[in-house]
Amino acid sequence: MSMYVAVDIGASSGRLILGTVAEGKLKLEEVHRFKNGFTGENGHDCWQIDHLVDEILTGLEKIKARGINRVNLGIDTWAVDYVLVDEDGNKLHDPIAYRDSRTDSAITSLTSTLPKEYIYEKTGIQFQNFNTLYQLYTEDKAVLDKTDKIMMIPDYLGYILTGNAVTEVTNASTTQMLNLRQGLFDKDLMSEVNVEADQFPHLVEAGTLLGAVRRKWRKRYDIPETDVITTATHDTASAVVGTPGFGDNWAFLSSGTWSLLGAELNTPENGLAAFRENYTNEWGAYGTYRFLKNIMGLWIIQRVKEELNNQYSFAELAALAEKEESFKTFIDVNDLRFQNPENMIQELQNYAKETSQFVPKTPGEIARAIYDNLSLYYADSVHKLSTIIGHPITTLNIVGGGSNVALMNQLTADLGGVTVVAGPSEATAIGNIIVQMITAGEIKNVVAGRHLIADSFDLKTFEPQKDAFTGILAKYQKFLANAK
Ligand SMILES: Nc1ncnc2c1ncn2[C@@H]1O[C@H](COP(=O)(O)OP(=O)(O)OP(=O)(O)O)[C@@H](O)[C@H]1O
Ligand SMILES: C[C@H](O)[C@H](O)[C@@H](O)C(=O)CO
Ligand SMILES: [Mg+2]
Repeated sequence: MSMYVAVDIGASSGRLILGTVAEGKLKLEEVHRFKNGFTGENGHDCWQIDHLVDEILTGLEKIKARGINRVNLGIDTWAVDYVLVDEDGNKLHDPIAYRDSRTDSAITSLTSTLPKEYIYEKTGIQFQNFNTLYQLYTEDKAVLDKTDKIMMIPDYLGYILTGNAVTEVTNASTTQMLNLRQGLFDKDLMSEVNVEADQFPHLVEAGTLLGAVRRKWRKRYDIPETDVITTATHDTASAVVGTPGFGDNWAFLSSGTWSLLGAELNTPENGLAAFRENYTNEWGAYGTYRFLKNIMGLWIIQRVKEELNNQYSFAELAALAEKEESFKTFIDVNDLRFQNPENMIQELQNYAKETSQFVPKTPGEIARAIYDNLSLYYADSVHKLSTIIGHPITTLNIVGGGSNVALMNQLTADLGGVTVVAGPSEATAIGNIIVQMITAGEIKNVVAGRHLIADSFDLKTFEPQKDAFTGILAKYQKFLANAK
């Protein structure tokens, strides 16, 4: 019986989860959890990448301490960010975080010479100012000259552990530099940002064997024999694999720091409607496409929780929100002002004042405003998604930490008129493990993996309550249209 370790590192937290199949069910155990986050370094927001390597090895030590001497391991993280590696294989500096202000005006500048339509036709990827394309566009040319390899975060972590460098396609697609038709890095976009073809390691599909963790680490840390498999290294790609959706009329909502709402397609959809609504075609595992929209997500409540000095847990904030009246304030949660403001509570209150609405003040009122408007945005996005892909969506599978918020699950079901199936909250780690199990030949494919997930975890269903909040979504859609 093989043991699988998912290293799942999100923007807010990381974890090592041990998975194995027993009595026909996937059994998970979180063996190590650690905080993640960026810190100021040389005038930029940077990730502490060496700390992440140490946390992975510390987690493996805990596994060894349980008497487990051999594991498979897959690493998934957030998207778009990268490490610049010199000819000696050493990082030039800590990776700069995607919320750093250096790319605030990069899209405007780059697309003044390269039209957005041209880029979207090639890549089908959404315009987010932090995409790798725009980060590289802002890089100092002298720094790029010293760069031998550009490694995406999970690929870099795999490289440090095994010595082998690859670029896994699900995360590579988030760069907005992969050409949909060629299946390769697009030469025109590469030259636009002064990057040469061989500066990215070769592309591999999710599920590719990367190699064994190097002896040097086994001498410094008491860890099991570990074979690293390049899983679906973009955390959202792993989350989609780990989402127990079936048939043709389901959509996913990976609800964590970001809310990623979309559908799994077999061919990309990069037409005019998708372009206008800024939907993206991130590559999925096994030749699929994750046609989705980035929604600001629980980042907003994460910042509010910190600004309240963490005196409330997320569960307590959700409970406080339950007690409040609904829909007292409309907010365009995807407004860029919420991407990384100095003070999120202040930003939310200023927004309410500027739009002549009720100003939420208490923790419960603020949390309610956030959950109400995320739910409204989800409902609107489900309708837009269904229109663009041309078929109805009857079920929305909500996974990730946000699936614990019953208030949002019910509001989204009511407002969207869809059945919400909530869970598993650790879908990302589960999907990471499913890909490893497919590579190891322990399960046949993703569909078999999703049936195993449905049989193994407690999923909660939220049916839309008839006539609940009639007209509210239409009012919100009008508010959004006027807010643009
Ligand atoms: N019991 C709970 N009640 C309310 N909210 C919760 C609960 N548990 C988790 N959350 C929400 O889930 C979020 C974390 O989700 P998740 O663990 O999927 O994110 P992550 O993996 O750490 O980060 P990323 O989204 O970058 O991958 C928290 O910020 C919080 O808002
Ligand atoms: C920038 C984000 O990481 C990315 O858009 C999102 O897909 C993600 O990775 C959420 O964890
Ligand atoms: Mg996550």
